[in-house]
Amino acid sequence: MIHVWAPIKLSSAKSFGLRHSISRLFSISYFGNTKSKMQGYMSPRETARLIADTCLDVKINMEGVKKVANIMYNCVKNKKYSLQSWCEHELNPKSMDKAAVEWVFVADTLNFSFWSADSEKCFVEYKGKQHSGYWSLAAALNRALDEGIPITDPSYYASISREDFLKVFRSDSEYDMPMLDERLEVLREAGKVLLQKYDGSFVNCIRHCEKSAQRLIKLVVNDFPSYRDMLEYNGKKVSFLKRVQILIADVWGCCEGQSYGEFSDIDTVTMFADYRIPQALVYFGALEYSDKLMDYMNRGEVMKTGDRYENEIRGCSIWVTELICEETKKMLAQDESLKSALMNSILIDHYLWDYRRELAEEEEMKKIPFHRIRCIYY
Ligand SMILES: Nc1nc2c(c(CN[C@H]3C=C[C@H](O)[C@@H]3O)cn2[C@@H]2O[C@H](COP(=O)(O)O)[C@@H](O)[C@H]2O)c(=O)[nH]1
Repeated sequence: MIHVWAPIKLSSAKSFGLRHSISRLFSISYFGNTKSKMQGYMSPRETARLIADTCLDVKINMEGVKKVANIMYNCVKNKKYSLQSWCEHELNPKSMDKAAVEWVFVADTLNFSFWSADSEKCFVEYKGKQHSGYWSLAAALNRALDEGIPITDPSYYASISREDFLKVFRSDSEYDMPMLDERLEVLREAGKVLLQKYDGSFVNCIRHCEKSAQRLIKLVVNDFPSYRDMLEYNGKKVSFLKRVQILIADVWGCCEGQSYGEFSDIDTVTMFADYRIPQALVYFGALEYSDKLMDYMNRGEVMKTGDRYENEIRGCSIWVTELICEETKKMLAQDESLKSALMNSILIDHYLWDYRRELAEEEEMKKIPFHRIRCIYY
């Protein structure tokens, strides 16, 4: 098996981290791929436990864990947050069919790195509302579809021109969505794989996996290089797999756990290690940063893929969400009427993400820095 590294020429001087991410992206195995790309790598849950046990600048606070668990318990008790919440987002597709799954696949293939300086935000206007961050991506997809552009059809986006791509993801502010070059490459690559191997539909990837989320994770990591959110860390092969796990969670959510979204092992999916959930976890006191790390982040330093700080934040975020999930399940089990209620790390993640979004302008939340990094993995 020969690896051909075909790093793309980056449009401007980018950090090593980005070049590293892109070169990881284009390692192409020419003589087929008999061995799983994940072979020898720790799962995100094992990775999280290892990092939580060995980290230096991030701490888990069990008081905060119990606080969030109590919030999640009350969400279930008062029917405030559930699997149905996914479809309630105005920009998320509601058809629960193949078209919705294809939409989710494109959205999560491009679901990374939206942060920018507050004064340099990309906005996409859709149906009279301005959307920023991740929602600017969702709005751009819906705007394109309304304009008759088949942006969720792999036979279109596998060979989309740069001009057409930039039209689809055009900003309605003077600032572009970050990493447009990388998004174009990643989208074309994903479309080509779907055409070459899965008859042009992500639904066929799902069909290959017999309702197993873990099998689908392996299939996506094997065949779609941009999803390989994995690295060597302190001599260990670790994985966070943020985008492939959120892809599966969003298919689960958009189909409300039925049809294409039915996975027998969905509870094995961990929280998605992005740069927003850690803010919410610190806000609730479930995670604590050392003064040194807090100072570093408050200076707005940009991290590089693989930095110790980055991995400690991502690993502890996953692990503390697992602990929150366990605590929540214990509380539900003590309540006769709720003991069989659905609870998993996905619901906790989505709740915390939405909560952080809602409080984005609130002083207490704004005081908590997020870790800045440019990469295609989250
Ligand atoms: N852990 C986690 N990370 C998530 C999401 C989502 C969107 N999912 C929503 C859609 C339907 C569901 O109901 C979810 O609520 C985006 N991101 C990540 O956040 C970052 C962007 O943030 P901001 O700059 O504020 O827009 C970026 O890394 C992006 O990859 C999530 O759910 N969980």
